[in-house]
Amino acid sequence: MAGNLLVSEEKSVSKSVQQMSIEGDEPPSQYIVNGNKFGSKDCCALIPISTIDVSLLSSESELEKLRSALSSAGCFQAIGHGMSSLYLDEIREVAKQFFALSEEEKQKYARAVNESEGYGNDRIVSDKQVLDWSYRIILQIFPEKTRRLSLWPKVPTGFSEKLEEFSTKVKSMMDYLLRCMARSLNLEEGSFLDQFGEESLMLARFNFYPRCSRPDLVFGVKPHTDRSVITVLLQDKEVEGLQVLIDDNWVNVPTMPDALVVNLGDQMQIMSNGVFKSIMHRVVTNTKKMRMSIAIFHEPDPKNEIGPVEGLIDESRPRLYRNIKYYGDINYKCYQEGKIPLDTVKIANNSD
Ligand SMILES: O=C(O)CCC(=O)C(=O)O
Ligand SMILES: [Fe+2]
Repeated sequence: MAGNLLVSEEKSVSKSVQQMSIEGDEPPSQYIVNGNKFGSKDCCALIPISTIDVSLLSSESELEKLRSALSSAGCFQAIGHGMSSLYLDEIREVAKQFFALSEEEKQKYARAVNESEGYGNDRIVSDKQVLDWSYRIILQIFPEKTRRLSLWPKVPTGFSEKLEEFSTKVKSMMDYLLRCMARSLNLEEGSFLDQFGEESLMLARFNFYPRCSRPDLVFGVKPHTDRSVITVLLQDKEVEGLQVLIDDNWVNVPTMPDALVVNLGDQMQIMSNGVFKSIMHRVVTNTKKMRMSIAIFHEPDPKNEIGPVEGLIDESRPRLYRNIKYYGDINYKCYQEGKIPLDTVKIANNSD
């Protein structure tokens, strides 16, 4: 879909997803997925998603399971991560309480026009954009000095403390996983982590998917890969909706109350020279139940140059990607233009 008309000024819709779901409206054309543009809505139940016990990753067999899951699918359900199900419920609860506030209250944290941080709906950047049936609050957590605390909800009380605590725990789990990933490929432990630099970015995205009268026509989130190196996702405890693309089949990621879903993003595919996969995923909605999720994204300091680890480049696996800085900006620009971001950093001729 090259040739999209780009608009510099953000556009608005006449009625928000929030209003439409309350009033039971059918999704208007801007939300409707035309034909096969994003692939089939069918979902295959037969391919299982790997479960990895993080506490066992010092063993060779669990490490091999990790390597295999990440090189075939790019995702897994993490258990044994040290966060109890009671604790994960508390995190879900503050998010739920925030979304249950009145619209007027939530609007106090509204994102500004042409910005992504804060509460709101899709930022509309192109006339041809298909909009997602969801709304969200996005908050940058690290580096600490970049926090825009005026956008951090004051209600429910404890939201900020819980978010800070949860993301710090998730960050140490991610750092540990990044070391394990390097070990699983017989690399120095810091091969991936050292590319993050002093000021790595961590962003939280609280997603809310209201009921939809025609889930067959829309997506909660359209198919995409994350721009991060690694994403950790706390899924809704009961309501499914996340699907991942494995071997050209859309596969449901089942809800597991104690598990955190780990998805690899584009920057890991670059750093691992294509050995580990950035997982394509999407979210479907339903007529009966709202769904919620909390995604934590971790990526290198954008000023840092990242690229394929030397130990993963050889004659049988030539360098697939060039070294780059500011991948987030590249990713966003491609998204606007309907291009696949990873394609733009790929080396066309693999002979060097
Ligand atoms: O809601 C989910 O399960 C996934 C959300 C997601 O993919 C994202 O926020 O990037
Ligand atoms: Fe995602």
